[in-house]
Amino acid sequence: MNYLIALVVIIFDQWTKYLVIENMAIGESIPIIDNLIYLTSHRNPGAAWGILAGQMWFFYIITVIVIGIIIYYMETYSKGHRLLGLSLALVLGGAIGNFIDRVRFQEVVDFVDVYIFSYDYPIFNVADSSLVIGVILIGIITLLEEVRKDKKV
Ligand SMILES: CCC[C@@H]1OC(=O)[C@@H](C)C[C@H](C)CCCCC(=O)CCC[C@@H](CC)/C=C/C=C(\COC)CC[C@@H](O)[C@@H](O)C[C@H](O)CNC1=O
Repeated sequence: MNYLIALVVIIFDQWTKYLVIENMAIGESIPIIDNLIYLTSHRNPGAAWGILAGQMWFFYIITVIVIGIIIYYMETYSKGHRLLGLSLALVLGGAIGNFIDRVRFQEVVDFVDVYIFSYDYPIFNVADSSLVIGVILIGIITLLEEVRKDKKV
């Protein structure tokens, strides 16, 4: 079931990136909500904020490690823990989504351009969103488990 969620994330990520590649020139920006959300066709050869641009082998290795860890946790800890399974699936889908871009183009397609209090947040994509939501959810679950353990003591 969780692998299905990851697959849906990957398909939605790749479909949105395909639409951006097919319909927008790089650098082209379409306002969705003025001063808030824009669709901007962007490419990033690096990770968040463009760090380590071009270091594809590093990204391949890190991503394969991330995918390995996620699958291990999905097979061991997420049995019977639905929210953890969902969170891991979101991270898995996001990691694979960007991995596909890196293998195909040696860069990642980004298009979600938001301005948070007039700060132009780095342009990201569906895979990034899925990764960040998954990571945050795992953090919350881990925190709640700790609190529950402390209460039992
Ligand atoms: C989301 C992780 C980035 C994603 O990692 C991946 O692929 C993983 C699976 C593989 C990486 C090689 C390893 C992770 C490096 C860690 C990292 O980077 C620190 C992240 C912190 C995080 C706090 C939680 C910020 C988040 C930022 C952004 C996303 O905000 C929604 C801005 C995204 C834009 O800079 C956009 O251009 C990025 C481009 O799409 C390529 N994306 C990646 O490299």
